[in-house]
Amino acid sequence: MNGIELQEVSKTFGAGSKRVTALDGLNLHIRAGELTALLGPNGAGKTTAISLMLGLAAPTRGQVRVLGADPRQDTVRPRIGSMPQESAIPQALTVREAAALFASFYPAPLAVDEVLKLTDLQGAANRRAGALSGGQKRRLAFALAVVGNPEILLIDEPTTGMDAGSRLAFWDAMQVLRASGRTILLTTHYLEEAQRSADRVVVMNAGQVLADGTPEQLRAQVGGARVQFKSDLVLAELQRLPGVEQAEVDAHGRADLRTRTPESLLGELYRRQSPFTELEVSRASLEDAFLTLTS
Ligand SMILES: Nc1ncnc2c1ncn2[C@@H]1O[C@H](COP(=O)(O)OP(=O)(O)OP(=O)(O)O)[C@@H](O)[C@H]1O
Repeated sequence: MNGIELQEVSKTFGAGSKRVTALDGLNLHIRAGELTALLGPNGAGKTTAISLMLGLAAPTRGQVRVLGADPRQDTVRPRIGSMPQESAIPQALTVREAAALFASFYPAPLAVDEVLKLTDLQGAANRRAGALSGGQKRRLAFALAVVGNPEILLIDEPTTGMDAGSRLAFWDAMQVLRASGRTILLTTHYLEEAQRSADRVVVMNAGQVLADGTPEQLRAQVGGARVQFKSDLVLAELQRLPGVEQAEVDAHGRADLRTRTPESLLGELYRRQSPFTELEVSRASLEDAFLTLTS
C-alpha cells in the first residue's frame, strides 16, 4: 500500500505584497502503516499540507500523491478520513445519528457501535451534538473521521481541548487504529504525546521539513543531556564549562545547560569545589530537539 508523497510542493496564498508562502518546496513521504506526528510552530504550514493531502486545495507547484493518486480524484477521497481542527457537525443530530449518517457516505464503513466504543462515546450516543462538551465534540469529530473505515487518517491537533482522561483514551484508540494497518498523520503541539506514540516525527518550519526521523533519532540530533543546578556562577562562567553547547541562568542562579558530555562537565564542577545544589541531569527531550530545530 502507498502512503503519502509530497514532492517539491509549494503553496502560496494571495498576490503582490499580500502574498504568503505557506509551503516552500516541501518534500515529505509518509510511509504506509506508520503513525507520523507532524510538529511545527504556529504558521509552519501543517494545516496547509493536510488540506493538500485531503484534496481540498491544489498545490501552486509540485505534486501530491495519496495512495498513489491525486487526492482530488473521487476514487481516493473515500479512502481518507480527516479530523480537522474545527469541524462542522450537524448540531441537531444525536451522536449515534451523526455517526450513522457519515457511515452511510462510505462503501464499507465500520459498525457505528464499534466506533462509539473506540472513541469512548457510548455514554453520549443519544445526546445531540449541540449539547456535547468541548472534549466530547472532539471525540465525535474523531468518530466521524474513523467511521468510514479509511486507509489513511489525517488528524489536525486531535487532543486540543481534551482533558487528561480523554487524551489517554484517544491515544489508546490511535494504537488500535495503527495496529489495524492504517496510515496515520497527525499534527500536535503536545510533544510528549508524539514522543510516546509516534513511529516517526517530522518537524516543519516556514513551509519546509527541518527534521524527520524516529523520536529517538530527533533526540539524538540535539544530543546528550540537560544539566541543571543552582550556583553562583554567572552566564559567562557557565558557558566556559567544558562541552556546554547552550547555557541559560535564571534570576535565582539556577543554571540550565545542554551538553553532549555531562560527565566532563560535572567533573569540572566537582574539581572547582564551587558550591552547587539541586543538581538534576536528564536526557534531552523531544521538546529540546524541537526548540533547537525551530529556534
Ligand atoms: N487561506 C489562507 N489564506 C491566506 N493565508 C493562509 C491561508 N491558509 C494559511 N495561510 C497562511 O499560511 C501559513 C501556514 O499556515 P498553516 O495554517 O498551514 O500553519 P500551521 O502550521 O497549521 O499553524 P498552526 O499550528 O497555527 O495551526 C500561515 O502564514 C497562514 O497565515
